[in-house]
Amino acid sequence: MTIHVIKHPLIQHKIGLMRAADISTKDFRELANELGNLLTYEATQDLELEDAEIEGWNNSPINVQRLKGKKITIVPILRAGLGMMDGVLQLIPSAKVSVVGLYRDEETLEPVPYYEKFAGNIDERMALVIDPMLATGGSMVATLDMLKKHGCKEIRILVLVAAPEGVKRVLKAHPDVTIYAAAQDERLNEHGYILPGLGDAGDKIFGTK
Ligand SMILES: O=P(O)(O)OC[C@H]1O[C@H](OP(=O)(O)OP(=O)(O)O)[C@H](O)[C@@H]1O
Ligand SMILES: O=c1cc[nH]c(=O)[nH]1
Ligand SMILES: [Mg+2]
Repeated sequence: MTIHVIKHPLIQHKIGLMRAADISTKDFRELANELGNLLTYEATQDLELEDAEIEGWNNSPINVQRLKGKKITIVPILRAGLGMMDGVLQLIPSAKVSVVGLYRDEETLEPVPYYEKFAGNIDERMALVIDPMLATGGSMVATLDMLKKHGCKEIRILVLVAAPEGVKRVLKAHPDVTIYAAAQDERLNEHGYILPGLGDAGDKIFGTK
């Protein structure tokens, strides 16, 4: 479908903070989760509601609205996707989690799969795929291929920073998905890193460099 770059001031402020060269692991982690939370709020704006009657505080029935049983699975792409997961789960605490393990080969930039474990009845669930970085798009396309192979029909993608090259590749391979991003940056460098970008998000979240 399309990409929505969310211009909300809190989102723009927080993604700006994440770009600082000297950001600590603690701050990077906290901001990744906060942005995961805010992007979830945006990406779930159109979830269906239903009317319900409950007993109110003074023992009389009142009419309320509640989510219409939409089943959701959150799909973090290992490792870096885990860095957004707590923020997403704060808003959708009963969501099932499906995990996809992929790393990008540094030479070819192609995704190398090493793990997958999907929630039950995934064909009945809306998938929210989370990964801070959408660079060449290889990891995301591989994840969407896996989800669709398991019958998943409705997929939304939450990323912190997207490169135009990756957005184009994902929407070409999977035109039915919607991408929600805090930023769409300028381009990829010769090593497949996003410019200006965030650097290596996995390393920053896990403190491995
Ligand atoms: O769009 P692509 O070109 O595929 O690149 C994006 C992928 O690269 C990063 O993961 P990485 O492979 O570094 O693994 P990690 O999360 O374990 O650090 C990032 O978190 C994405 O999953
Ligand atoms: O810019 C990039 C590209 C891929 N993976 C990252 O962590 N950062
Ligand atoms: Mg990854």
